[in-house]
Amino acid sequence: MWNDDSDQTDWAVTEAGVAPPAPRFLQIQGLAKAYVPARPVFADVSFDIGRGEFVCIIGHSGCGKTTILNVLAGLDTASSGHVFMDGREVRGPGLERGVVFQSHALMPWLTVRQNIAFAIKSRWPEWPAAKVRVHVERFVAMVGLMPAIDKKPSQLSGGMKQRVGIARAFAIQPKMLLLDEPFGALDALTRGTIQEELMTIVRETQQTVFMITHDVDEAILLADRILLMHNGADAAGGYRPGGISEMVVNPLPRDRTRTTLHHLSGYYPLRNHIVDFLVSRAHAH
Ligand SMILES: Nc1ncnc2c1ncn2[C@@H]1O[C@H](COP(=O)(O)OP(=O)(O)OP(=O)(O)O)[C@@H](O)[C@H]1O
Repeated sequence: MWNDDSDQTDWAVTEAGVAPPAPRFLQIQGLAKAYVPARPVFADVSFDIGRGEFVCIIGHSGCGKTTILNVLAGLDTASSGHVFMDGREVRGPGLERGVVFQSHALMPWLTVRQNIAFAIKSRWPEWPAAKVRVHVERFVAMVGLMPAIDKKPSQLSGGMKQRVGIARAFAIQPKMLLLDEPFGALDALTRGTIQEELMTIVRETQQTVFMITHDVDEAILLADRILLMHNGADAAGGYRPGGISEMVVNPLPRDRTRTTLHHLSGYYPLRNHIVDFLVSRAHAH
């Protein structure tokens, strides 16, 4: 569990059994990105993410999902609009946001232990070596990689490397985890295992997550809410930029698992709604 009390979610159920509304931890206001001024990739993108919430974004290739994630990470700038995290405007990258990309960006000359220790030492330069070691091992154990802790990335499978990336992102205890198709390159079996690991860790740590995926079932399994994003396109009235069409609330119980998901009532209507969007509305206006 997290040590940092300031990062804890307020999503506890009250004595009356009613969950209070999640605070507006991340606020995205009127975001637009244009490489060609007359044809912005997307415009008017506004949404909030509550503390401890897991939000997925789904849309066809090129609609701008990675661009939005990069703006949230502070790795890219928007043409207009604002991003606030915990009341402060995001103006550049920071260790309070952990990013995991599809290609696990590990340093090939360092072992798993050293890769994660490097991130921890950047975050807490004052920590003594023994404290760093305990912290590294805690997060390596969390993703089940203790047997491989002293191996280099070249000695690991793709799934193992991706777990190292996830452990590293968690180890710096970010206020927000940003995941860009983190399981995209994995085979179905490994993907399923890591999805469940991620779900367990996120639930235990009440981590706030924004994740891009192309996999509808992955979004339904993991997300509390799913943003459906349409592409920019030429329409009868002229060019219409891409944007968020809908924010779908996942009504399924939070203790859902991969194996029970498709038995839950509400699963098929939700899945059909998202697939219908992708098939018939994500490109049309
Ligand atoms: N540096 C750039 N210069 C010009 N156009 C760019 C640049 N970077 C991205 N784009 C364009 O912006 C659009 C959005 O790209 P982005 O990668 O955000 O989409 P995406 O929804 O994440 O796509 P995918 O699902 O394929 O990863 C694309 O049409 C892309 O070609």
